[in-house]
Amino acid sequence: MTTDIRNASLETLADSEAVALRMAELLVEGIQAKADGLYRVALSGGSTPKRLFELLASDAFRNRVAWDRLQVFYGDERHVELGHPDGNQTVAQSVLLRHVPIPAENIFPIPTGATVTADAAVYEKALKAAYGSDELEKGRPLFDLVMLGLGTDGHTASLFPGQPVLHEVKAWVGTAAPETVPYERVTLTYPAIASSALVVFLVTGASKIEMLERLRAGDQELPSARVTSEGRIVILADRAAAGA
Ligand SMILES: O=C1O[C@H](COP(=O)(O)O)[C@@H](O)[C@H](O)[C@H]1O
Repeated sequence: MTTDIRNASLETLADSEAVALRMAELLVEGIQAKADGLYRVALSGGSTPKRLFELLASDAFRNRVAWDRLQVFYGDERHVELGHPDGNQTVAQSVLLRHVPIPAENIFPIPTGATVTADAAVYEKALKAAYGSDELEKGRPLFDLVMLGLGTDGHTASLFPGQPVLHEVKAWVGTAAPETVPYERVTLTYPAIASSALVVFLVTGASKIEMLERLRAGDQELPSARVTSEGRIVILADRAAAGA
């Protein structure tokens, strides 16, 4: 079974705080439900997940997560040096990962020290090693959870409009060099995102109203609307984004 965006379920929540709380609960429940194994999550970047990271690092959540069973990946990264303030990994590290007892070997960074193509290849190799195969197998998802955002131009991860990586059907990781935003990017491809038990879009704020409407309608002009999953797709939106 393949789920596309038109089969996604929408949860409209009061505000961005409620969206972050719901995402935190989904993550905790997912890890608890998979009591016997590792739980692989791809974190989204951008501004929206920051509050989620704060919540997961807080007293309310930190002790509810089996950190030793969580493997953390990234959906995309700006090709900037480690620790750069615009790096998605910088935010995840500084707001979440450095405050919780996650083993260092459970974090799978996107390298940014070589060329963007070479770094993408290294990240893909790490993903394949963690998965235990070079080929994605149906029924054995690469990710238990892929978190995604929604850009005001319809991008998600670093799948930007017009980028050749949108046509990638085999590689798990690709690159992008959008002219509309700073920095080259390393990104998961559609096939890698599709190998997931659950994809959750986090969409907050009135600036996302139009894109959320088009996403839900499955407008294939939007890179985000071409995301599929072999599991479920859930959209967590606040009232402002849902225009409710
Ligand atoms: O999935 C993603 O979406 C965002 C959009 O981010 P936001 O700042 O509007 O929350 C993107 O730029 C990010 O890197 C990505 O992982």
